[in-house]
Amino acid sequence: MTVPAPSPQAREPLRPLLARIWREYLSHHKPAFFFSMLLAAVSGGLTALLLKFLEPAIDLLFGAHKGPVSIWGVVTVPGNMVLIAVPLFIIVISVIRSLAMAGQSALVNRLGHGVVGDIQKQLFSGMIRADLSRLRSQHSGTFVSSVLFDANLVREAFTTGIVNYTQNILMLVGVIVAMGFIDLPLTLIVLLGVPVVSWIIRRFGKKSRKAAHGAMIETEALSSALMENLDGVRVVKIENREEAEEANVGAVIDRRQRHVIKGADSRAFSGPASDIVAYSVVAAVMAYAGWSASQGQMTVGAFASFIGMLLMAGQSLRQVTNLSTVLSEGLTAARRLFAALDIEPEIRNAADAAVLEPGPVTAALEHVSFSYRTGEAGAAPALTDVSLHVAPGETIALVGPSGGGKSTILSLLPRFYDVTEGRVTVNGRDIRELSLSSLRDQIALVTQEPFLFDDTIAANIAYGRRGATAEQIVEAARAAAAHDFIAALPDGYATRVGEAGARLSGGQRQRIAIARAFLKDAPILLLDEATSALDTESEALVQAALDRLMAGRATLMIAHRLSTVKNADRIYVIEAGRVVEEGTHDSLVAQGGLYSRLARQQSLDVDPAALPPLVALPDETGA
Ligand SMILES: Nc1ncnc2c1ncn2[C@@H]1O[C@H](COP(=O)(O)OP(=O)(O)OP(=O)(O)O)[C@@H](O)[C@H]1O
Repeated sequence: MTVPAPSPQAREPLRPLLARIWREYLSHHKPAFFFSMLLAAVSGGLTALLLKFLEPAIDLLFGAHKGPVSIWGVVTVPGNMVLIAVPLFIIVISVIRSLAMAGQSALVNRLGHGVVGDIQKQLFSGMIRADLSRLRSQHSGTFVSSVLFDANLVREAFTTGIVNYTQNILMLVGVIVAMGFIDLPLTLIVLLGVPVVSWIIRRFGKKSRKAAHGAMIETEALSSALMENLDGVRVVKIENREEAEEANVGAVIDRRQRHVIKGADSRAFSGPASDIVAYSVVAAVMAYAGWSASQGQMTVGAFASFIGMLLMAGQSLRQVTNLSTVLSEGLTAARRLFAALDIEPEIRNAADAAVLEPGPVTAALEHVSFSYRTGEAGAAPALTDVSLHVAPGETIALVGPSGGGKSTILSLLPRFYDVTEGRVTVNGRDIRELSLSSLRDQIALVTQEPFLFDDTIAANIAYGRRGATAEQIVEAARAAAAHDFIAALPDGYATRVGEAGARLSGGQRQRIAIARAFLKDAPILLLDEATSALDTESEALVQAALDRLMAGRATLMIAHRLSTVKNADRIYVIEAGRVVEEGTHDSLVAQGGLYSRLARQQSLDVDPAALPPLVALPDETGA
């Protein structure tokens, strides 16, 4: 998944971003969200109440009471019950407060992880539907890091973060109001510290945003490096590059760590920085309160309660400062996620797309030109004015030097890419007018290195045909000459293939892929060097299976070994993106052009006298 890093200049304004997070993720969980806010408010309010209660509690406990006493004019307690009533009240309130806090945490966790799940599903669905050109242009590690890390940062910020933020802000407001009731001038002194703290919050927020951005880029690099090393582990081993790779990945880890530490530092320093302000305020309050008490204007209870509240306010402020860095990390992650999610695939169904009905198909490329990098000046087109066609029951072969454009031609039929000029048709209709799924339903693809999923052999064969019966799967495997080796496996068709088909030989994997194509029974068959990775024995088996598969279908095959294309109905010789020769094996050999030279290089049955002098192909010499 492309996660383009937003440049600091091109930042989306905050408000629409927050609105979108609300709309797309949180608004689906409104009741849970608001209830957790309510619980946050309750626990915040009760904390303020507990602290406010310190004032009468201390005054009552330290005073001598003969008659009944009134607490805030709300309850009246007999003098001899004060010692029981005060602690009891504290216990009851703190139990309710703790229940509210626990309920809030439980709700927020559910909410948060629900949001992560939603984001991860969206990201995956964006990836699996993305244009091939986009997926090819980025490393899969980028996608992995987005799904695993960015989504969690958004959760932390927008569920835990927002609810805790609200809770602490409410607590702050509650405590400040309560303080105001105890002593207004003292509270005003306290409020002088607020602008200083908000400056600290902003300053550290900026730092942590920068660190979060850097950490995300390096997390992406780390995922890419890990995946690359796993994919290329054989090359690493054979070239003895373990140490070099350790150093490379180590460097990425170090860079990432530096950013993570910077972010953690800004979190770690922002709290103590606000503490300094908070304790300076406490000191000022102490001085004022001492003076006020000496004037007989403040009781011990009021003073203790005020200091308790002040410390609580300091703690909440510290939390708010910390949360602001969590929020800024979440915002950075959300920006990247949205940038990735907002890319619409270019290859999609037309509004009035028609359905391609099953049945025999004639496919054609009509004056097709194609460039992988449209819009890039000077980029050479991969195909120029290519026309070819294949009718039901026919086999056409694409041959020619490497890089000529053969695979590109095959990619255009299932609309992995759209042509730049000309058109690709099936039964005379431009494929862009057909629904993608109905088009792809009619095409089977067998590649040089077939991809098998980490699932059972049966599931791999049935991958393209949901609901296939066991009999149909076995029948397809028989046709693909795969049944015998599958049946000989300890678990037969239920054998798990292992990651990327690692537990099967190349020929066996290829025959499973052919069985998959048999089962799909599509009228168009694309063979991309389906036998070239095999040894002679496997090739004979696979070739026989392919011959059976090709019968009656419109087949386009790419082959480097010309022996496999001798029987094709037409051979197209592709060089530098153009069809340079076209005909049957015999007619092309007789023409004495590129094909005949290739044939001679491959020692095919060609009369040397009929050939022009051998000219080295630029491609083969590497010139
Ligand atoms: N995803 C891609 N993005 C950009 N350019 C590409 C891409 N795939 C192929 N090309 C370029 O398009 C041209 C044709 O490549 P293509 O793979 O179709 O050739 P080919 O004839 O199949 O080669 P080979 O026989 O080696 O498989 C080459 O110049 C190649 O570099």
